[in-house]
Amino acid sequence: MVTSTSSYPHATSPVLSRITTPARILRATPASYLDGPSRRVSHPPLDLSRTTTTAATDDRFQSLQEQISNIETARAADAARLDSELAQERAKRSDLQASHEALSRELTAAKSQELAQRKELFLASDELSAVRQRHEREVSELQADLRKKDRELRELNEDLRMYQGDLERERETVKGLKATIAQQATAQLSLTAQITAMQAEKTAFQAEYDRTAGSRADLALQLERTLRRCEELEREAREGETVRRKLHNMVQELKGNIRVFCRVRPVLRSDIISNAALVASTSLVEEITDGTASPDPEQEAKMREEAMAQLAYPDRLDRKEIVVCSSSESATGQERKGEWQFTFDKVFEPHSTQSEVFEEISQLAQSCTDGYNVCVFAYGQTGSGKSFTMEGGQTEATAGMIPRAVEQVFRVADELKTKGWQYKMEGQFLEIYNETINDLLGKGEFDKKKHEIKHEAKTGRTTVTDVNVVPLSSPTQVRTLLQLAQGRRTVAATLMNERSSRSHSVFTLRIRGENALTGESCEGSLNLVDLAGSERLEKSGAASDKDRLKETQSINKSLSALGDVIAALGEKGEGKGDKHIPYRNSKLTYLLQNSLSGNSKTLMFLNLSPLATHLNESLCSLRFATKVNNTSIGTAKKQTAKHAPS
Ligand SMILES: Nc1ncnc2c1ncn2[C@@H]1O[C@H](COP(=O)(O)OP(=O)(O)OP(=O)(O)O)[C@@H](O)[C@H]1O
Repeated sequence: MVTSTSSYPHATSPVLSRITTPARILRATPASYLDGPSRRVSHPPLDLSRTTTTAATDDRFQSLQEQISNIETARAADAARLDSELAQERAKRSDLQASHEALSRELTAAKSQELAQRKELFLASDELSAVRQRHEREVSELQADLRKKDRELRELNEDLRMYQGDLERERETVKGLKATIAQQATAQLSLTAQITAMQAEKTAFQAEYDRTAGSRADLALQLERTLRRCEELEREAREGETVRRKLHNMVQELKGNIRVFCRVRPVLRSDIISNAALVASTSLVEEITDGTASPDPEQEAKMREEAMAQLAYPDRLDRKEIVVCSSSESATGQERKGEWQFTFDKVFEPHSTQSEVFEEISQLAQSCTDGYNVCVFAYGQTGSGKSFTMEGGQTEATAGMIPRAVEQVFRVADELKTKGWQYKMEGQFLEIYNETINDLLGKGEFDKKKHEIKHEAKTGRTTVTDVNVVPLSSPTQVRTLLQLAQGRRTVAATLMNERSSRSHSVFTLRIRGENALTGESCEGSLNLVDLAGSERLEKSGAASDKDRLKETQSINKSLSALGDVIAALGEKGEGKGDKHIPYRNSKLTYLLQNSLSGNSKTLMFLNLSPLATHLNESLCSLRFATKVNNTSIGTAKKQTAKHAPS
């Protein structure tokens, strides 16, 4: 191979260095020689001594020329030698190139051979790995097979052990059975003896039974007769119930007037405390209120006594009377005593429960399934227990008249299904606040719609425009609706009751029934009204508050309109001609027109506070209720129709 240094041998060759040395000399020498004469030409002074110097210089020049020709000769010899050396070098180089090419060819051949061998090697290694994989697969299959065989062997060993155990047990059992058979054989012998004795006994009993069979047939006959009598009595009882219902309705119809139930609520703990605040030491009251002290039972009984009005219930049998007593001091210091007796259809004492009260009105509530318009309203001053009576508390025991009446109507409607009656019920819940009707079952926060009351002369049905009338399917649904409505009621604080309701609420359940068997149909309604507090203006503490004043004035207006309507109905009932009934004087009376007129059954709850401080209000309420109770508004009429049975 020829390297780059060997391609240029002259650069470092001793031949070249020998050539360059005289050349250098040559370049230096003529230059210095030329420099010398030129300087001498421009500056030297022309004198005689100069002639000698020129001859010496010529000699020197000549010797130099000789030297140059010598050098030239040597140089030519060198050049010839160099040429031959160069030719040799070139020959060497071409040899080297030839051998390089031969080697390159050999290398290429060796490379392609190596490539071929590598390919063969790859193929061989692929084949080897395939063989190896096949071998591994076969080995693992053999191992799995071996494991399976091991497992089977273990299982077989297990089975063998189990069968050996079973065999042992069976042997034991057989041994036991053999012993039992031996015992049984002995027992069988004694049983056979017993059977023989019992058969003898049975023969004796059979003889006895044959003797009593005759009297048993007599007893069966008697039993059959008694059962028949029972059935007859049950039928009579059912018929009696129907007659009783009819008579009950007749009694109600004949009675004709608005019935009044008076209910006195119990004294509450809060009543005792607020009364004590008025009459007893304020420090004690404060301590009781903030929980730092509690009165002992004797003290509490005394405080209760002081808070209570003097109310008596002399009629223990029929529970129809209430007597109010009062004693006060006159201006002259003399004791002034007063006693007022009132009689109503029923008087409920403070301890009366919701279910006791409902028992008295349940028949009335039921009448609406027979096609009557029924109206129950609660009247009384704020805090006297109207809402408690009508709506009641959250528990089963404290549920008021509305949920109980609704439940009763649903129950009766369900029972009447067996007699072919199918009922559809719907409900609405309205509030009259400041002589405006609000839909308590409406959607938004507050009802902004204007509602109008309409009476259908033909059907006697009362409707209110733009209110939600909800189809009712279960008492639970009604309870949910009542809760929804309760949340929307307008509640404002007054001095009388911290959660005082300042509006009238009217819940209406309309029920339509059809009897596919008899072709009858009927339509009734149940109106349950919780009136706003009836207290007079100065008591409500409203006089100083403009809004409260307006509320109280509208409440009083509608309640006195109610009184006027009842009075007018009374006069009409006494046969005083075509007396005008001022239903339109208030929204309340106009809404209840069809439930107050002679076509309906009306009941008023007079709710009374038991407190001495409310005695004057209670007397006003009692007088109003007496007027109502003495009013005869005619006979209730059932709204029925007869159509062809489907
Ligand atoms: N029979 C009762 N048994 C127990 N608590 C009663 C009874 N009657 C009323 N209360 C209680 O007396 C308080 C006042 O009753 P309620 O709110 O029903 O009076 P109201 O006449 O409806 O008053 P308002 O006119 O403000 O609605 C309530 O705390 C209520 O729970």
